Amino acid sequence: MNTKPILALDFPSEQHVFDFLQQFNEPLFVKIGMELYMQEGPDIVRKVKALGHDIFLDLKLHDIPNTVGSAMKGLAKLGVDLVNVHAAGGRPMMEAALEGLEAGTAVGSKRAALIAVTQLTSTTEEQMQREQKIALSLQESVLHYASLTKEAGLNGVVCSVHEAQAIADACGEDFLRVTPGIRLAGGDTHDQKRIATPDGAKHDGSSLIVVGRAVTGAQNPVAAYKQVRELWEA
Ligand SMILES: O=c1ccn([C@@H]2O[C@H](COP(=O)(O)O)[C@@H](O)[C@H]2O)c(=O)[nH]1
Repeated sequence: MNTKPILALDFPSEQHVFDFLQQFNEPLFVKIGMELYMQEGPDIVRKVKALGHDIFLDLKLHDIPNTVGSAMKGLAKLGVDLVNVHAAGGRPMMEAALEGLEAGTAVGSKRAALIAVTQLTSTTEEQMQREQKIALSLQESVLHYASLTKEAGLNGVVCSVHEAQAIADACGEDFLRVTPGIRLAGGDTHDQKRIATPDGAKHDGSSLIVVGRAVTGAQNPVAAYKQVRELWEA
């Protein structure tokens, strides 16, 4: 899998995306999430893919197994590289997602890697315990979801950098740890709670990093992306 930093295209319209992407003269690994997909629908995926970029379709499916399996079968037809569900949906839901993804992948095409969100990087331990009534540490909860995800046969998880190494130790190096919440040193943390720098992520066991506003909100996005990439690849 492409290991470039995954750039989150959290924009309100197709035009914003194209204006942003035309600044870059190279194929990127980009993430299309709910904001853009809800505005533009599956066509935005086809159009960004046609520009030659690899795509993480970050829709975080979470519903009953039958619904998620069918939805994943449809998403598979878009030919993206990485897709996800919420691990909190449970093992049968994750297994259905995998079945749907396999069933929807065209013969001769590579199936997208399927990963599951553990605890969002915007969640603190205190908030998780109080709101979700989970009587574990955040690290234990994330590790539990990672093990469940592995048992369901998926390829990895979304977690913060803080849990990445423990997941690699428990689930194996090949099990993906995709980590959002990436910020350049001293940058605005926005709504993220479990954050790390690109070099911290590399050092602490991330397989792939996801970076959005630190690049999209920078005065010079190309320079900010270059800085993230250099720190990640150093
Ligand atoms: O736990 C999660 C899961 C997904 N995300 C997504 O990643 C990006 C992060 O954007 P930033 O601007 O770098 O904060 C965003 O699209 C989220 O939906 C996450 O942050 N945490």
